[in-house]
Amino acid sequence: MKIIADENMPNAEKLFSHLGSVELVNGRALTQAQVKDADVLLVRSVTKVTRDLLEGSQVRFVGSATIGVDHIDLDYLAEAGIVFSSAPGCNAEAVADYVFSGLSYLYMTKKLQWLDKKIGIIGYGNVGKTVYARFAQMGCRVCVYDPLKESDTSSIHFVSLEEILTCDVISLHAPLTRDGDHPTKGMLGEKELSKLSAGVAIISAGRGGVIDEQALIACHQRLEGDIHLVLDVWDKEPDINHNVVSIVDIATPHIAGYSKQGREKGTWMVYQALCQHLKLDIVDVHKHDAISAGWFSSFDMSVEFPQEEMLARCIHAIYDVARDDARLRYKYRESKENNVFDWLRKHYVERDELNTCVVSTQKNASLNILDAVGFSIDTNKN
Ligand SMILES: NC(=O)C1=CN([C@@H]2O[C@H](COP(=O)(O)OP(=O)(O)OC[C@H]3O[C@@H](n4cnc5c(N)ncnc54)[C@H](O)[C@@H]3O)[C@@H](O)[C@H]2O)C=CC1
Ligand SMILES: O=C(O)C(=O)[C@H](O)COP(=O)(O)O
Repeated sequence: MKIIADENMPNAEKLFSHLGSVELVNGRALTQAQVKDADVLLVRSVTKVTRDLLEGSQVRFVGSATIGVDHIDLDYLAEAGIVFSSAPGCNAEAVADYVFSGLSYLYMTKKLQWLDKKIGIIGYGNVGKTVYARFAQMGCRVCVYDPLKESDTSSIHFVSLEEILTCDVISLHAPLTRDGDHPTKGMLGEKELSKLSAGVAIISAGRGGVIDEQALIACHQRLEGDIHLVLDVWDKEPDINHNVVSIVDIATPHIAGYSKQGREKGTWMVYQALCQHLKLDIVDVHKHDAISAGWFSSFDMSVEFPQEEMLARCIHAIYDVARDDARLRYKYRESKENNVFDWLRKHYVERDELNTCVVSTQKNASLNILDAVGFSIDTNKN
């Protein structure tokens, strides 16, 4: 069996080579000729899996080690009888870590106090739910807009998009869609952004294209720069608009989901799906070999700080978004690489999820909030 896998899929050879020959490829540049005699195609979000790519090939299984599936022509795969599997939720914790690292950055650099502010989340899927749960457990005032989920009768505070636009912090976690009753392409356009008030913070870690970038620049001008922007995803990746980069606080190259564990979970989920498709037991590889532990297994928070500062210091000990922003700006300024965006992603400096690290502290109130934001907690030390 021939398996073609994106070279940026961690552990691909380790997991799949007992099933067949594994060839690693540049996913963005993948051609029809390369996949023609493959049986299995394993991709990440940069490969457009369409009729043009697969027609005439012998591919029978496509796996995407990602949450988003906007790069996959699902209708074509169904029509062609090609089995498809993705990795729902694999990096939801990583994206949530990114959101709180971004907010912590805004606190440390601009004194943005967000714990007592009104928080709005767009999209209540695996990521939106994780982010919502963290804010809710911290006692924040949090609401969510998701027209496809609002009939779920639960304790979740669903609101209209208009209400989300009145929030102090808005975190975007909707997929990129162009069809249906609630397409998200350009959903935050001129009309919506004109409703934002000065001082608002927007975190965009879903898909580029959900925010209209020209409208965002206009909004930034209208608010005379009094808006906080943390952007991980961009319209027209990998060719990002540097006029947008220049107005944002944090600019990162679509890496919100790039925790070591999140990326490994993506490969692991696709591996399990392929084994199931092939009716094979998962005998050769075990989960604990496929998903790494963190670099820092624990630390003790011994000094007392105001809550947002305490959170920022702990979160940034594990992951500080500023490092990814600095790297992006430096590389675009200094590098001779043709494709800086993809280079940054391919050479990403590994980071762990907050949950890989056990925090201990004498303060009960701090423990609760550190638990809420995603750390593991050592209760024995209290
Ligand atoms: N920046 C990054 O590295 C990453 C980005 N993503 C992106 O984040 C998106 C969300 O991830 P998940 O929560 O795991 O996906 P999911 O599929 O579990 O949930 C998406 C949610 O968005 C909702 N939604 C659909 N249209 C909407 C609209 N018009 N307004 C508001 N909500 C709407 C859906 O009802 C669903 O509840 C993914 O589709 C992917 O594109 C995911 C992982 C990493
Ligand atoms: O899971 C998703 O959806 C994502 O956006 C991925 O984390 C993006 O990573 P790549 O698939 O582009 O490497």
